[in-house]
Amino acid sequence: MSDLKLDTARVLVEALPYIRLFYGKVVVVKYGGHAMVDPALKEAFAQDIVLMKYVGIRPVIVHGGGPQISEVMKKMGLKPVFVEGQRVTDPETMSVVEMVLVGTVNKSIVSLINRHGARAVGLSGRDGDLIEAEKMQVYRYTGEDRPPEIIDIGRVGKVKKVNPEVLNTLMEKDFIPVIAPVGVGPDSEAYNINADLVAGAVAGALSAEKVVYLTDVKGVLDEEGRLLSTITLSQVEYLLSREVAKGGMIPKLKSAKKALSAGVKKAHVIDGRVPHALLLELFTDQGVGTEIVKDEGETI
Ligand SMILES: Nc1ncnc2c1ncn2[C@@H]1O[C@H](COP(=O)(O)OP(=O)(O)O)[C@@H](O)[C@H]1O
Ligand SMILES: CC(=O)N[C@@H](CCC(=O)OP(=O)(O)O)C(=O)O
Repeated sequence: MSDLKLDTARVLVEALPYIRLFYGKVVVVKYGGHAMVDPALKEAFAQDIVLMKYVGIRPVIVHGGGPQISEVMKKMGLKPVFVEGQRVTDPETMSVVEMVLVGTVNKSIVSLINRHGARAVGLSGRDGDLIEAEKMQVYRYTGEDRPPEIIDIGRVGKVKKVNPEVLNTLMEKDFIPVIAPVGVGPDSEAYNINADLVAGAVAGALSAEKVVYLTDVKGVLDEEGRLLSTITLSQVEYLLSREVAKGGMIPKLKSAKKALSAGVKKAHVIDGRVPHALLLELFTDQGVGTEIVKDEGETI
């Protein structure tokens, strides 16, 4: 027998314990806007999701689309503005956000997965009241002994509550839910929510086995830019408070913290630029990227 065939067999055998471990479990995958630009990587992503489904995992996708929203805004003569990593969202911007995320990005991911042989269904947080949102307040430090300044960034929300019934119904029938991060506010109005925050909240509400953030870096990096393979929640606190984690890494770590506190076993930040990063993380001994776990003995 050729070495190549034996290697293939070895790979499958290495995957076996993981397939057994994750059988029937929910894995929430955050698919970032930066990770979805290259056509070959998009194909590899869809293959990974379909393979996960066929070995008995229940994948749930939460997607972003920040770069795609900004591109359409610029074409329309609107200027994208961010405060603390959150897009300032006036009513006009909200229409573009919803149009791009729900109308374009969501549907293209659904088609991509369906073309690879599974059945995906696209939803936004407004469907089935899936994601109840409340307005996010952003504060700016104005100096010692002075009250922080409240900055109004418009229709930006945070997750108040996830109603996962619609997801459970879809998964019961073997559909893969694909969620756009738009929430519904108290008066039925739409809110723009960072997709990382939605992924962590959905994972928590589904008591997922894992939440995996696919992004455009190797994983979580330390002060010197070295990859941190495993970090605990106290290290997450350190990285946030010392501002080692900045910009787009902040909502990922905050979301991972919430997910683990809600009972999710592990969170992973992995490199979406690597083909089949998801399969490598889930089904190989060494994994890729950063895994985030609770501290030893912690029972939260
Ligand atoms: N400590 C850190 N480790 C890794 N990435 C970091 C860190 N601090 C900030 N970042 C930034 O976070 C970015 C990932 O977040 P983001 O741009 O929102 O990606 P996505 O669109 O995939 O969600 C990286 O490209 C990197 O510039
Ligand atoms: C409030 C807020 O900033 N929402 C994000 C939603 C999309 C997103 O999170 O996309 P990525 O994961 O690709 O960054 C935005 O408008 O860009």
